[in-house]
Amino acid sequence: MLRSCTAGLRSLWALCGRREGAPRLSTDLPPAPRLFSTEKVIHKDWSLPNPSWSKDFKLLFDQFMKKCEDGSWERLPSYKHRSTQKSEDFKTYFLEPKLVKEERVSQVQLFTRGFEDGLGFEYVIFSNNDEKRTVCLFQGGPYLQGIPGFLHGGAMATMIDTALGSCAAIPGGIVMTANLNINFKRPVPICSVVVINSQLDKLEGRKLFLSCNVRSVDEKTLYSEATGLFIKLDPEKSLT
Ligand SMILES: CCCCCCCC/C=C\CCCCCCCC(=O)SCCNC(=O)CCNC(=O)[C@H](O)C(C)(C)COP(=O)(O)OP(=O)(O)OC[C@H]1O[C@@H](n2cnc3c(N)ncnc32)[C@H](O)[C@@H]1OP(=O)(O)O
Repeated sequence: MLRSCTAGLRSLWALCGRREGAPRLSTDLPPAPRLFSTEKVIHKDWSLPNPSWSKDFKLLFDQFMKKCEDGSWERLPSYKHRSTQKSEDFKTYFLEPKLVKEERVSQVQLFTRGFEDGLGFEYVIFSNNDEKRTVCLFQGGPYLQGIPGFLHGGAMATMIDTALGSCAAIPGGIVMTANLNINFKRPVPICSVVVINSQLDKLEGRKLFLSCNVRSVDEKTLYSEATGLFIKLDPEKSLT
């Protein structure tokens, strides 16, 4: 027991980037995880069930995992910090050395994965590459409240962007949102589970046109509809 606790703590510190035995001042903040260092960082996949997931959420998750068995669907893993290759891509494309200092770089993490279990964005995305579509199961936690009892529209927009972006990334690779239009039709109750169905409608050179709808699990309520334009980044062009 003690052994596994120690191992757990060691893993936690590894995640926080602190070398064992390193001196620490009482005024120090815990060191941030090191994204681009060569130190070993543990990559936990956050798109797997945790105890905060509701019964509906787990049920739907299981249904989609079944669909993955014949290979037509695939669960997309999700990491707080990008996998090594993706990190390299991001370094090339996104991190402007003039603007982002090394200490800050070490704190970089995915916006939607910055909350404790159940408090923020709980989601998993399944993709069907042949049909060029994805399904995102999303449970918005109590830290995402807007109007009392309901999800903040910006939180919903974030998830829609993430769902559409993931769908666009299947054929597009590294893409960025150029345009996002959302019609909010019904407010989404906090802690409820919604299903975001996204699809690629058109591919025109570097432009990917997508659309999605957000529905309740029983499909009776249409919460939102959205369209998005994503642009495949041109490696020859600077972003800034
Ligand atoms: C980040 C995605 C990573 C994906 C890969 C990871 C795998 C998946 C894993 C996890 C999924 C997570 C998913 C997260 C999703 C979050 C996404 C965001 O939050 S992105 C941040 C917000 N967006 C910006 O900050 C963009 C700011 N804008 C720009 O930087 C540029 O405008 C950019 C890169 C979008 C395009 O710039 P240019 O220079 O490359 O391209 P030009 O030549 O301007 O446009 C190309 C074509 O697109 C049209 N176009 C561009 N913007 C348009 C617009 N707003 N409306 C209509 N057309 C537009 C142009 O007219 C042109 O068309 P013609 O080729 O001439 O036909």
